[in-house]
Amino acid sequence: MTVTVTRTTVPEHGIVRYASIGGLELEAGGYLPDVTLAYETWGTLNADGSNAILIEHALTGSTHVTRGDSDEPGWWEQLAGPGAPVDTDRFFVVSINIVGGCYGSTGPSSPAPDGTPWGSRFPLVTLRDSTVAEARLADQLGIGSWYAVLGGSMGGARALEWAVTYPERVKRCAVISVGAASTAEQIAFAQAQTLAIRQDPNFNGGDYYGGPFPEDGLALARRIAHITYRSAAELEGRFGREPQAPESPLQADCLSARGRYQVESYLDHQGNKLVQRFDANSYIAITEALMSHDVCRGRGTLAETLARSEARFFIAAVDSDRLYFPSQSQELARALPGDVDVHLIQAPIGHDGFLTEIGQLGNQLRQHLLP
Ligand SMILES: CC(=O)SCCNC(=O)CCNC(=O)[C@H](O)C(C)(C)COP(=O)(O)OP(=O)(O)OC[C@H]1O[C@@H](n2cnc3c(N)ncnc32)[C@H](O)[C@@H]1OP(=O)(O)O
Ligand SMILES: N[C@@H](CCO)C(=O)O
Repeated sequence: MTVTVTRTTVPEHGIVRYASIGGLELEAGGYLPDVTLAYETWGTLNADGSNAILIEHALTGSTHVTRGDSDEPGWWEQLAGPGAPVDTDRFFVVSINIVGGCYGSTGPSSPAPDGTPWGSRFPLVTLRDSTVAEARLADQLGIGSWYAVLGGSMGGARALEWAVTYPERVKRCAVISVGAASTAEQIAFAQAQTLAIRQDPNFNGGDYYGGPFPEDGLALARRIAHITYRSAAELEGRFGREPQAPESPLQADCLSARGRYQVESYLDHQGNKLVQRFDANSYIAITEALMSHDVCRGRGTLAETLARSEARFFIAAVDSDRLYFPSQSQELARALPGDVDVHLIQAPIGHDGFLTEIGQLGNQLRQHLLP
């Protein structure tokens, strides 16, 4: 359940369902009572529950992977659907909004036990906590083990956490565009983003619901993030040094009147777009959950940790990704038992290639999902 805030927190597209999964003791020490998980499903679960696939969304994604019975295209529209690599005629596909999110699951804008939004009181939730919550939803849906769990970026980190936390419940695991742990640089980029929000004068320590929304901070956070999602070559080829006509970056009698370069206008657009669809506290909560990503925490070396899993792994990376380097995927693959290749998605775009280069990814993934 969510409360009304200055931004919509529940998507109006898709057929979103809600499940109460009870209270959650959190890894970092907090407690979330009465957790709700929002989810969508496509296809039909077979009698023995053996055809279920979990698709985990990335940082600002929602449960809406593909359109299904709705009119709204999803964020992996070409990857999942009837006849697609994740074939909803064959598989029962589930996608769950992460705890802390703003697409229907319990998050900072949800009511705390006193009936007012959690806001600044929302506890630190790790990716591992979310996995525990999702396992309870799987129980409710009658899914003992997943045919596959897959995702890109934070979705891939969530998939990896599933395979190691519940070895007996994951038969195949696709970890795309993410490594075994958030690196120092990834944490550094993330901190700049969360600080941009926290330093917005409207943020009010996180208790801004009912008042002005910290949109400048959230938009700045998205700009920083978006630069890391694209490659230098893509930005150069697409925008170069072109001005955003009719604005002129080099004609101004004072700094505040300076016109923008195209790339600045593009980033402004990306920032403004996110502000229309995402809650600032959720952005912080989920970003900090991603900072916590370390599949080895409390489990030993990477090889020892991965040896717990019983899954067959599919590892992929975008060759031009400057946020989640292919070398991090290679490190993950090397530590897995057996010979596991890294499928390189060849695309100049950078990290976001896992969302845009569906042709390549789909062909590779289809093979992995064969019986
Ligand atoms: C309710 C929901 O939306 S659910 C959640 C959906 N989103 C997700 O799941 C998150 C994952 N998706 C994404 O991050 C992105 O959508 C991606 C990676 C798939 C695609 O990235 P995009 O940013 O859309 O593509 P791209 O970089 O080409 O940007 C296109 C936009 O930039 C705009 N743009 C391009 N050049 C300029 C410029 N010079 N100045 C201003 N805007 C510009 C385009 O007009 C276009 O605008 P639009 O998206 O409003 O139509
Ligand atoms: N652009 C994507 C990728 C993040 O890894 C998102 O916003 O979720």
